[in-house]
Amino acid sequence: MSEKSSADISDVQGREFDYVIVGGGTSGLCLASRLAEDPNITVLVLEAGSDHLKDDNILVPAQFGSHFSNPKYDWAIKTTPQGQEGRVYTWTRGKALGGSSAINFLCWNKPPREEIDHWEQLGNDGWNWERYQKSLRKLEGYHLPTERSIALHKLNFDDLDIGKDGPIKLLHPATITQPELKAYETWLKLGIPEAAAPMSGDPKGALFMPITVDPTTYTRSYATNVFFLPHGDRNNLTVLTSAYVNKILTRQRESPEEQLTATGVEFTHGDIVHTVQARKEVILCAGALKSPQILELSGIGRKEVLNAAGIPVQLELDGVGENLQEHQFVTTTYELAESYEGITIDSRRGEANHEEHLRKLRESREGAFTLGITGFAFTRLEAISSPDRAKEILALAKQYENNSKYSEGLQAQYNIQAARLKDAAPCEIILYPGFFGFPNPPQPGKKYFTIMAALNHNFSRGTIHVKSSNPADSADVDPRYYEEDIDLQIFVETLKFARKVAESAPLNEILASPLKEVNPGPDVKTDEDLREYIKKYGGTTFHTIGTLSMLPQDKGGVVDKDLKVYGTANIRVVDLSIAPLHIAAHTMATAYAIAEQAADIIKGKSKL
Ligand SMILES: Cc1cc2nc3c(=O)[nH]c(=O)nc-3n(C[C@H](O)[C@H](O)[C@H](O)COP(=O)(O)OP(=O)(O)OC[C@H]3O[C@@H](n4cnc5c(N)ncnc54)[C@H](O)[C@@H]3O)c2cc1C
Repeated sequence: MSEKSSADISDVQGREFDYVIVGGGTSGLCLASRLAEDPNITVLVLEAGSDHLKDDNILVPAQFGSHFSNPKYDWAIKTTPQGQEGRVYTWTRGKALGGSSAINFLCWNKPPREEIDHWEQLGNDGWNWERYQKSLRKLEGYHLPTERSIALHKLNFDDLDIGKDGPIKLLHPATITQPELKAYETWLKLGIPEAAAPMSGDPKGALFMPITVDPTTYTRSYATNVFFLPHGDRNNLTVLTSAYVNKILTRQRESPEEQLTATGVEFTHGDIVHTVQARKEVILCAGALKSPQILELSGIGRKEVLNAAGIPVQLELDGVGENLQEHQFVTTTYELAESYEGITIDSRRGEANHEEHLRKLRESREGAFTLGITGFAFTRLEAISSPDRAKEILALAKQYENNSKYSEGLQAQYNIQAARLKDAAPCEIILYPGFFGFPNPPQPGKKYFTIMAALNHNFSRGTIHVKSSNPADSADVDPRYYEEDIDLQIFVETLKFARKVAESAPLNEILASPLKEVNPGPDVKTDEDLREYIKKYGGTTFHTIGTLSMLPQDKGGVVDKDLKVYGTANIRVVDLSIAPLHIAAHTMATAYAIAEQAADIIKGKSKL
């Protein structure tokens, strides 16, 4: 079967398609491919990035961070200055066909069952774990490790409850290093249990996560090569890259009661502005940072935001760009013992090493490109913190329950968050078999191991809003990091636990002795020091959600349970913007799950 290729502007300009999808990323391509299964409908995807087909910078795994701030792959979005320090964060997000799935860290992670059920509880009938799991089962194509890998790691993933026949290829990294295996053992010794059902609703505890890599080629399995390339036979699916959508075109309403109808979109391609018509719907899949911007540029949003930006109001909708929720991480880095003879991710640095490890990857599935980020522990606060501190923080969380300070919509979310803090896993530890840390750099000739601390259930809420009517201008992205101090307090406890893991056996046996902590470093001692370290060197885990939340409209919602924008006849949002409350999981699998469920809704097959 022939491979699909991207379209030419002449295939698109002035034409009409049934569905116009804005953004050919993780959810966009998944949705497009599902809709185009019906040969009687036509689907157009407009993607701002390039197609990057057969690009080794995308296909070869374990190139973590290599795309950061490279404009060919990364939107590198700047936040507004945060906190008293005024720090501006750069948020990497994928700008390419395949979106963030083209440059992400490949980890396949699903949330706890109850956290998806909370979406339903917030007023979204049908958005529950059962439905979520059904969507992902269809997509998962897990391959058992090879005998060599099982012998090497003495791990057996035979009983992992995960889909085996789907198109997204998943496996465990061919190489898991000794420090990772020892850190895992250390977690168990420190009382973190093994996750009971990591891929089927209970990932709390320690686990080795699969990665999105194809076992036959050992290359990245991502939205482009799963949902686009294989469909050369589908003439009804058109994908135009380097096409930046400026706004949705709408028909003038006769009265405020009339629903707003999209007629198409305006986009820029090669410096020329074009339009294309949508017969049925316009669907935003531009991600949680760009979809709200496009709605506002189209005149849909808060009146005061649109007025200030000089954009004529088409439809007032207060929730647009609100309820922004993020995940953050911060790292600790340690020198490995001189006796450690194995590889780390850093073994491939330098041109000659890069080539050598590429050769090993291709010839024998060995070397630094077969490593991954695979060791994770999702933990309860009480499991990692001192009893007194945990008690204080849990008491603090109580203040978020039924507090007249908050709007009804936020209160509904906070009630869930406050109640789940005791048993949920807001704290996450991630293993990175190499150097990843700030501000102190690695020394030549040394090998390193990194333990990251991550924060998943933030109480702080941010916003994203346009500043002007010019689509080329960046929006104001304000996550309001640590506005709710409880976030920082939980983060500090998680970071302290990451340090404790490094100090404990058997991991400490493979780290330099005495322990050499490069970052944060021995000068960072007290809780106050750790708070400052986090504020200075913590960063985004790239998981923004909530900016066009699926909630009842009177609770700040922008889309209903069918992902239709309130007050519109035919505009939907299908990406992580719609997730109303954050989850203790990395978000790629969830972006695919949203697209799968949306496809069923649009095709009228939404019943379980
Ligand atoms: C560096 C990095 C590492 C990550 N690692 C992991 C991981 O290991 N595991 C995990 O589970 N998650 C990970 N994530 C998160 C995960 O990949 C994303 O949350 C998910 O892919 C987002 O899917 P999406 O469909 O919402 O958006 P995206 O996949 O980002 O798609 C949005 C698309 O819209 C396009 N677009 C934006 N604006 C316009 C416009 N105006 N016109 C046309 N097109 C537009 C973008 O170019 C992009 O292609 C990572 C993310 C990053 C950035």
